[in-house]
Amino acid sequence: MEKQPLIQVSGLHKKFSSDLRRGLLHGAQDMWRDIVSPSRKNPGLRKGEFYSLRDINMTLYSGEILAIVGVNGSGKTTLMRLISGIYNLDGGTITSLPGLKLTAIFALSAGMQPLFTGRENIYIKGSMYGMTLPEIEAKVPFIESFSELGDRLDRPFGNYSSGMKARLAYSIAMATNPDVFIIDESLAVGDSAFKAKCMDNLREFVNEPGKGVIFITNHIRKILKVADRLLVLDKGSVIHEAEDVGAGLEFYINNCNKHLGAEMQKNKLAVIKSYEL
Ligand SMILES: Nc1ncnc2c1ncn2[C@@H]1O[C@H](COP(=O)(O)OP(=O)(O)OP(=O)(O)O)[C@@H](O)[C@H]1O
Repeated sequence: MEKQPLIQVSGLHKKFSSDLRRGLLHGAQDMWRDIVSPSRKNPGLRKGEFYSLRDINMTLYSGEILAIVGVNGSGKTTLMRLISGIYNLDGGTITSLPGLKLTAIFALSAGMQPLFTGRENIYIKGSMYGMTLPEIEAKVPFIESFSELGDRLDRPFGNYSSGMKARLAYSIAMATNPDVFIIDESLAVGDSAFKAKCMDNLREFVNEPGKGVIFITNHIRKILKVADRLLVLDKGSVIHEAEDVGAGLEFYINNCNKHLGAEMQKNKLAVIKSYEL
C-alpha cells in the first residue's frame, strides 16, 4: 500500500541574523515588504545573516516515527519550529494534509505557570493548545492516569522536578489528540520507566491511521527502539536519510561525531551493533 504523506517540506530555507539589532531591522524591512509587495521575493543573505537551514526536503508519512539527529546547532529545532508555524519561511514550501492537527513539545515549562498547580496548568496549557473547557475536562482523567503524578498533580508546578514536568507536558500534549506529534528532546529527562511507557505510547499512536511522529533526540538507544526512519542534519542541510535506522546512526556517528574522539565513537557504534544482534 502506498504511504500517505502527512507533511511535505520542499526546498526550505531559513536565515537568521547573528547581530540582534541588525536582525530587528531586517525583520521590520521584511514585514514592510510583505505588506506593500507580497509577491516580491525574499532577498538573499544580507549583512550579518546566515542560513540556519538550506534547501531542506523531507516528508513525514502516516504510520511512521521519523527521528532527526544532528549535532548542536545543526538546525533541528529551527526545522521543527518552521513545520509548527512558529517561524516564517525564507524560501521553499511546507505542505500538510488539509485539516492536519499538529502538537509539538519544545520546552517542558513553556506556557506553564510555576505558582499554579499541575492540575491548574492542565487547563492553562490545554487552552493554549486550542482545547475547549469541556475538551480539557474530558481529558483530565487521561492526564492523571498517564502522568502517574498522583497527589503531586495538586502541588505547584514550579516545585516539580524535570522528570515530573516531562510527565505532565507529555500527557497534556498527547491529550490534544494530534495527527502529528513533534517531540524535541523533551523526553530526555523522564525516568526510564516513563520513557519506556512513552515509547510504547508513540508506537500505539502511529498505528492509528493518519498519525505520524517526528522525534528529535541524540539518544541512540531511544532512536533504535522506536524510529522507523532517520534523517541526519548537518550545518543546516539534510546529509543522510535512512530506513535502516542502525545504518543511518552509524553514518551519523562516523561522519558528524568526530569531535567525540575515537573511544566514544567506538562505544556508540557498539551500542548500535548490540541492538542489531
Ligand atoms: N532566533 C534565532 N536567532 C539567531 N540565530 C538562531 C536563532 N535560532 C536558532 N539560531 C541559530 O540557528 C542554528 C541552528 O539552531 P537550532 O536551535 O535549530 O539547532 P539544533 O540542531 O536544534 O541545536 P541543539 O541540538 O543545540 O538544540 C544555530 O546556529 C543557532 O544559533
